Amino acid sequence: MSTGRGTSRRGTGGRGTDGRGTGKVKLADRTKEFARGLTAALALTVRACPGALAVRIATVLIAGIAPVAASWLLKYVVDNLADGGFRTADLTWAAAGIGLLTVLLAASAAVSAYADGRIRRATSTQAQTELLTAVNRLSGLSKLEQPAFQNRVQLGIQSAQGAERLVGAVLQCAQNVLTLAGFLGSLLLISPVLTGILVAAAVPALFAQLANSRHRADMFWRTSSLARRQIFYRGILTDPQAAKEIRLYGLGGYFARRMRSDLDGINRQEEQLDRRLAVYETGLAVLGALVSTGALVWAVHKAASGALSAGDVSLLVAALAGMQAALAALVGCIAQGHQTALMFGHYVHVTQVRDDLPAPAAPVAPPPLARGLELRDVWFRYSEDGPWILRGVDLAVPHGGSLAVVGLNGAGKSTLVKLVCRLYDPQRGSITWDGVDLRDIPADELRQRISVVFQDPMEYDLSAAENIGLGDLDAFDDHERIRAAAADADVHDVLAGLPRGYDTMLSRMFFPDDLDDPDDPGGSGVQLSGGQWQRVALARALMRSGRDLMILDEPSTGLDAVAERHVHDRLAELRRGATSILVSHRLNSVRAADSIVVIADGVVRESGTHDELMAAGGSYAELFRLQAEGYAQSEGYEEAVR
Ligand SMILES: Nc1ncnc2c1ncn2[C@@H]1O[C@H](COP(=O)(O)OP(=O)(O)OP(=O)(O)O)[C@@H](O)[C@H]1O
Repeated sequence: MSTGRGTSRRGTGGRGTDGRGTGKVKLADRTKEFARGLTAALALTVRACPGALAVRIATVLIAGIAPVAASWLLKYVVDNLADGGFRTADLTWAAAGIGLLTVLLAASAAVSAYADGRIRRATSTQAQTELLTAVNRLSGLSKLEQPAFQNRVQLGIQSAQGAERLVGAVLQCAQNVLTLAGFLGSLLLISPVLTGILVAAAVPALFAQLANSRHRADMFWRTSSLARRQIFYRGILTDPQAAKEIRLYGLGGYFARRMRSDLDGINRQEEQLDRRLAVYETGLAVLGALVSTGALVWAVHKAASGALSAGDVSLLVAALAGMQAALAALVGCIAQGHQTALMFGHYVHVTQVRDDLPAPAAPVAPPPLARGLELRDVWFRYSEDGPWILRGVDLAVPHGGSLAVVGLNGAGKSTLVKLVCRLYDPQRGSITWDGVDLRDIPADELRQRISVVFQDPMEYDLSAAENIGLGDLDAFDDHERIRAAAADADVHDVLAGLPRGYDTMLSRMFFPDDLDDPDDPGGSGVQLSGGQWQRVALARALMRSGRDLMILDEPSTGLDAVAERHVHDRLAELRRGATSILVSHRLNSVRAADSIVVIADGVVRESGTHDELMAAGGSYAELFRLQAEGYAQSEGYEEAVR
């Protein structure tokens, strides 16, 4: 589904600015963050696929214990062969035991790969569903408009897909701990000192890897704005909607260069980190090799003097190799788990984000509008450091009355509409619905009572019927109502005439779900014109025409003169007796409203009926005169042409 014109125009915003670069977070907070991420990922896996997790735990036990058991059986075989006083049957059983363990190991590897696949699919689906559900639970827009929150969502989506990596890392750790404990126990029997040296040599590796994983998590956070922005550039470079401007203005190379520059920025930071990692890892690998070589030389020396048996040496060699491998894997998976858990913190943050509109302490279900809507001394700005857009707006829409809102570009008309829909709460003053403050009404219940056409409606990559049916999900399959709404919006003939009628996809991006043959020319969908899209959006809103309040924010933008006339007449009919707010720059279409307000400098500058405002000779009268003059000139031109 496309994000429609709104998103493609708006872009993705700038750098994260919540001042919470993870590099500055204290160790205690980081540990908490790590524990929170880990617990959330494990809980998610238990919710998503408990069966596969149980299978995976069983394979961990097998893979953790089998190598140690096999090396003890090997020691038994080697010692007996060296002594000479053995029973062939015993050695045969021991060898068969080693074989059985090998088979078990191989089988558990295959089963564990299968279980990992199931865990990956289930956790990824579950995590993405939970994350997007959480984002959708935000009833307002302010959180979604914060770049830092967008960064979080982006990293949350990435880390949601990696929940399985975290669980995998934990399981790998458990497996390696088991193997390591077994080999350490074996080595302790041979030489406690040697065991101590081997463990001590692993400690720097562990700390270095933990530091690296922390740096990597920090780096992802630092580069998240760049990462999001390059996705935006990629989007507009491939979006057919953006293609015309991109080509006409020759912007392709410019945006490609900006994308390249963002990618270079990310790569530089990754490169820096990788370089440091390479230096650490080389040093640590050399240290590990030196310790193993020293241990081997020591063991050979001891065996030559008779202090160790041949079986001891074989056990020591197996233990050294097994320990080295288990230690390296353990350190690696701790580091990966650490980094993934830190990243998973973003997912946890988003899924636990609090609603940006405070829930009412004592919610009131909005009654059917009987008295009207009232704004009293409403002040609003989009952010704490932003300018006031509304500075004390007072107005009223009585039940059954129509209010028209006019004003220059940027005056705050659409802002007012968004406040009435409770997409934001005003910072000061109140908006009341039959005397009940909107803050006391659950946003979703309020919106059930409102029908609205926004200035920048969505264009869904769905069929025509679906694009309209979305206006009222309860009537999604009610073809009669969909057609009636389309007729009211003057778009029925256009939609009925499409290759598959109302089932035609209004998109050139996707095929319809029921299409058997993708080569079917009728299945490829169509792209409507701007004015036709506007009418589809209007039809979507008209699916809710029985609601208590109808809001139309520039409903006729892009309509041709015939459609505009038709739509306005029909809307006027529908608005008759219904409570409505109409925002329009076409002053001719607002003159019939019961009341007209002019918004300027954040307040209601003028209000009254058309005749009253014209008689007052203020800015409304001036604007009306300017528009009328424009038409008069056109008429004069037409006459001249005639
Ligand atoms: N989401 C937002 N975040 C920050 N500022 C915003 C946001 N939306 C609008 N604004 C700002 O609020 C002011 C009023 O915008 P609004 O869209 O309400 O004006 P309008 O009267 O509807 O204008 P127009 O006639 O051009 O549609 C503008 O200065 C705009 O930049």
